[in-house]
Amino acid sequence: MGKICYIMGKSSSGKDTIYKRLKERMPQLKTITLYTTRPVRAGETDGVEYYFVDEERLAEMENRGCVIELRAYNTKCGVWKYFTADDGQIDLDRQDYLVIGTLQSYEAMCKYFGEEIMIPVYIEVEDGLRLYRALERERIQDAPKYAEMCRRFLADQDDFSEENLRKAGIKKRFINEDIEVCLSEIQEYLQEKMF
Ligand SMILES: Nc1ncnc2c1ncn2[C@@H]1O[C@H](COP(=O)(O)OP(=O)(O)OP(=O)(O)O)[C@@H](O)[C@H]1O
Repeated sequence: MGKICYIMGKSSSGKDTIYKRLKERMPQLKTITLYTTRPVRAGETDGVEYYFVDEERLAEMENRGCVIELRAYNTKCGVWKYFTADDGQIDLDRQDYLVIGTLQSYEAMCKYFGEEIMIPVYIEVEDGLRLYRALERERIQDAPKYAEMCRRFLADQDDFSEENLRKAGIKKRFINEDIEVCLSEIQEYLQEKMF
């Protein structure tokens, strides 16, 4: 039976960086394309970054029971939903997968597929350093959104509280101080868990 390696962590913990680097290091892990109801942006292609669908299509998929997990965000442009669907992309008889998500989506995946096939990879960075990296990343944007950066920093304190981590059964933590050390630790751990 295949496994789903699930990358999680607070904002600016380095999830995205680690996800991209792990994909290169472990090309045998397949990735999953999420769905979204947000409008397609310039340069994006349907089926590459996301599958872009409307509310009607989402409702139809929900009725068929193939929405595994869904997150809704109240943005300035309305409510945007992101979701994972059981649409044939995930074939655990043949493949292992690499997925990035939230603690809530991890729990929903555990419920849907069973905890035994999930391998949680929780990335941690000391708060001061994490905030510093968040600020550095924001400062080089064309239009830095510092308030949003702070909102996410604070929201993650609650979302990834020690109590929530305990409830989700997250025990192991990977410290992302030195990216190369962190990547090697994760790769070794995943190889051990998968084979
Ligand atoms: N080990 C590291 N050392 C130095 N900088 C790092 C390290 N890991 C990640 N970074 C940098 O920290 C910033 C945040 O990383 P990244 O965008 O991967 O985090 P994230 O967890 O995906 O954040 P978010 O959830 O907010 O999108 C980026 O600018 C990235 O280049």
